[in-house]
Amino acid sequence: DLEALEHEGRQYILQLDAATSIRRNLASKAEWDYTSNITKENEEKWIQVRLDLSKQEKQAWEETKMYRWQDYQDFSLRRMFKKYSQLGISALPDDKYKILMRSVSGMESNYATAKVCAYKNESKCDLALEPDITDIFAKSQDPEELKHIWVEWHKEAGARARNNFTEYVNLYNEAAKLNDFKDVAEWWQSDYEVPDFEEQLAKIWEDVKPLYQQLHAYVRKRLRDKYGDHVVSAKGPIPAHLLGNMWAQTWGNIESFTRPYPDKKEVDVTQAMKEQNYTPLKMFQMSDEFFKSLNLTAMPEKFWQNSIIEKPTDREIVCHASAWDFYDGEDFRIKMCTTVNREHFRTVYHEMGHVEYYLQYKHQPFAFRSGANPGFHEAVGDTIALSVSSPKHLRRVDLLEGDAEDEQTEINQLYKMGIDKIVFLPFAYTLDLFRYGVFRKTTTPEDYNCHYWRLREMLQGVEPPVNRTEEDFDAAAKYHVSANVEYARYYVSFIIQFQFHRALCQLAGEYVPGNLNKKLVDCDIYQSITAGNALANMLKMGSSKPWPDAMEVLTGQREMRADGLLEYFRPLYEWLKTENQRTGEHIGWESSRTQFC
Ligand SMILES: C=C(C[SeH])C(=O)N1CCC[C@H]1C(=O)O
Ligand SMILES: [Zn+2]
Repeated sequence: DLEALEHEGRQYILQLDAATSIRRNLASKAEWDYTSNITKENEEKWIQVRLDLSKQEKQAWEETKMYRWQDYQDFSLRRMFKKYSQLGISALPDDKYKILMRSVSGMESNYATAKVCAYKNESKCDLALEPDITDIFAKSQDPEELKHIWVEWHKEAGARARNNFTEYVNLYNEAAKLNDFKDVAEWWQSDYEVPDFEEQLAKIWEDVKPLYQQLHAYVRKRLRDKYGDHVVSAKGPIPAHLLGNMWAQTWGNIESFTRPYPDKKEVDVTQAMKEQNYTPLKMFQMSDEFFKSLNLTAMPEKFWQNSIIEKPTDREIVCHASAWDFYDGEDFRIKMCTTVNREHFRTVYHEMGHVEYYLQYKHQPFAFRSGANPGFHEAVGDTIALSVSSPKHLRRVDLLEGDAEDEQTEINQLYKMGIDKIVFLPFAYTLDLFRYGVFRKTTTPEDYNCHYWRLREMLQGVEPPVNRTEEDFDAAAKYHVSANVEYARYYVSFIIQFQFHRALCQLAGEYVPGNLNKKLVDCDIYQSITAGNALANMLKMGSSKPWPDAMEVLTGQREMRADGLLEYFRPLYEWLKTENQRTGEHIGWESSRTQFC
């Protein structure tokens, strides 16, 4: 009878789940060994482990087909079977599987080891993305130097990846079809378990766009004031190399000369950290302390033993920050080439947020040890970091001295948060709209670069510093395109983190709507056990339920909505509209594109 069959199915899937976590522990170790010591030998070892794994997964997948799990009564059991009924890229035959693995590891190692020559010093050609190129983009205010580094990086890390990328697209799409998806775009979107995911992304962009356009117009004016109108036009897109970041995805590094009230003291956390002899380890210990103050789980012993938190000097590694779950309940790591500055201070919280999620759901079966959706995983650390970057918290930890807020410092603070959080949204939206088009073949290799820049101009209002052709492939100059990491997760994260932050601040008694002494911008949930327990209750669920159930546990909402972000930045939006009217600045941008695709 059905009862007995369901019991049999439960026995089967639980043993499969235990076996899978052991297999994935081996795969994670092989991938860790490769990405923390990039050699041909370690690449081959990693590919061999993945190949063995895919054989075992294929066999298990055949077995699951013998169970009529769709008829089971138990929701969780059905959900586990559903996860195991999707084989993934292991559905490819061995030879194609290997080629796909090699095309991705080829792009990723190219990105991780790419070097460029210094400006006006052709003999110094060992500049790496971290820390050298990142430092130049954070500090240089010489448009010619920034242009040189931008062009060289996009040649080394972007153009050189074009052939591997084209091969990856074809094989990855083949794997998608073997998993009953039309293409990879549909496969990626299936992780969000809603039928209208792309429409939701578009709706959120419509809600945020007016705020972004006001901020874009203000920044363009301040850059034109500084560099002159032969470098920055009055009505066109902003040249992408002047925004303090290689991909113009966050503009925090140009705050010092663009903030609304320059005579107000600058909140320079980097300077304070350097003066207080901060080390990467101290940054990690401070972050761990914040999580413990919320009654969340401390980083375990193996975390401090096995993590790599500084760039080694004796080998090449993938420096892009990452957090690792080894699926054995005790081995969790971060790999990061940490430098002591504001951006990395935030990244430490971001990465430790991933590990906290791993720790909170480690009791779940393997099948449910992931975020409620990929955006949740990216939002945990950033939500905590919203409290950390409040002036109140920075004063608490002696990274900011001086008086409480007045209206002008509050606008400066919201501006500082806005050039990180608001400007990121059109960038993130572009990256996966571009790749959806590539996987759907509406963007073909002949149009890769033209379509990429058409989207970046249309959504972000930025343009390349020099003309681009199809000899280039600028999308791959961004880590996630070269490393095959889906990016809509960050777009989702930058929206829902404000819904999470607002809920946590209310629980902590730090935010009371309408009460001018309990403003959202001043909220710091540090040491709030109430807020921490509510967050933990959501994180413990992992992916055992659809994400609206998880979001409801913490926020009472069941939808991803821009209302949290718009409420947080409302005072800045009002100020920007007034300021742009005062200066008569053109809102939006006209196309400056010479060629059309
Ligand atoms: C820090 C990570 C590792 Se999950 C990252 O890739 N982030 C964090 C925010 C956006 C995105 C990026 O750097 O592009
Ligand atoms: Zn992340």
